[in-house]
Amino acid sequence: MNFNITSISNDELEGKLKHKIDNKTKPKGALGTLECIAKQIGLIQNTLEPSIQNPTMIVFAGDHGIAAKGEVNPFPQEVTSQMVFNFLQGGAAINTFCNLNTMNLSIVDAGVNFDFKDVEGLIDAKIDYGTKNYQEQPAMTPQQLHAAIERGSTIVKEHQSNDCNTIAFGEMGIGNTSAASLLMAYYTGIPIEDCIGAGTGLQEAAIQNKINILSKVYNSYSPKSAMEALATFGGFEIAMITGAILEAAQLKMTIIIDGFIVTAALLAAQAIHSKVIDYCIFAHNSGEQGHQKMLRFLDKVPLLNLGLRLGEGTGAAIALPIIQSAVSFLNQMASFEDAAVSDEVVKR
Ligand SMILES: Cc1cc2ncn([C@H]3O[C@H](COP(=O)(O)O)[C@@H](O)[C@H]3O)c2cc1C
Ligand SMILES: O=C(O)c1cccnc1
Repeated sequence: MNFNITSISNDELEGKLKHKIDNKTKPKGALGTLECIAKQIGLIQNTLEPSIQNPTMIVFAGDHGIAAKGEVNPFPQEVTSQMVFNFLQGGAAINTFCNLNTMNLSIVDAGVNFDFKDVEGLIDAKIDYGTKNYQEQPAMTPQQLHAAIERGSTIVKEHQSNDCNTIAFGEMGIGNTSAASLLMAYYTGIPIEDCIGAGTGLQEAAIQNKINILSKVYNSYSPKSAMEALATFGGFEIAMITGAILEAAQLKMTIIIDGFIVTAALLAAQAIHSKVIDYCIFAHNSGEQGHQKMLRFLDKVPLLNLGLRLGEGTGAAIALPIIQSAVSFLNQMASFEDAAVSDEVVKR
């Protein structure tokens, strides 16, 4: 479980990237955030000519013990397995955006409460048929947590060995905004009640009930480590994404971070290995209220603010063309010398 993740910081290369960007035929800084992304990806890939190869979205699905009772989630637990079939049939939002942006899409059973047998196209990484209900006991055992991290890591390694250097993660798991809120409170220190939101559409009174239930859960545990917190609150899909993020950073891949749930997995990864953040680009600001606070905690500004509150990796898939735009201007745009354009600023 040892990941070797190095900082991307490199003053010499950063200076050269800045020089290359500043010499493009445009006023200095005129490509705004694209310039920051171009520099970041150059540093990640340790080159002045980065590329985006086989961009891939991996959606991890898993069920949550607490969701069987329907107290914190408006939709029933069965929707998780039903949505897995929808992903496999190409009918979900994430299918549409991946098709549109030519992003490979893999669907993983991390721990859904359904026996898929050998259904075609689904990667079987099942840890169990859903986590335990943390109202009664920790969501998973330490062994299950290790297995989840290991499987997330292995799946990323396979994609990287197939020439993928840019990766994003999505999730499906009814009840997983509750797990993400509990993890957020632990890793950020923000009071639990400020980490909880509407999820898939709870109304005011139901949100208050979710706050009461999850505050009681949060106060009944005192995890001693980042790993113990992840095992306590789960879920399998979140832990697998944590392993996947750690592996992707170790392999120096560019990681596009989606919404509230994926950022909770990143908070766990960052608590395990702080340098992981260097490899991340933040796609969007989710409509789930806690997400803004997570981004503020991480001191990151996301690319988009579209009010998406879906998950599945949708925000990350939508952000891909922006990231590709950054790499394409760095590689293809002419410099002042190439195009014989004067770069002198007229002084009046
Ligand atoms: C039809 C449907 C499709 C979804 N796709 C993603 N989610 C999102 O909603 C769930 C989390 O919200 P909560 O904690 O309130 O259950 C996750 O599965 C998440 O991916 C969906 C939810 C539904 C109902
Ligand atoms: O931002 C997310 O990831 C999100 C928000 C609400 C419901 N499901 C996911």
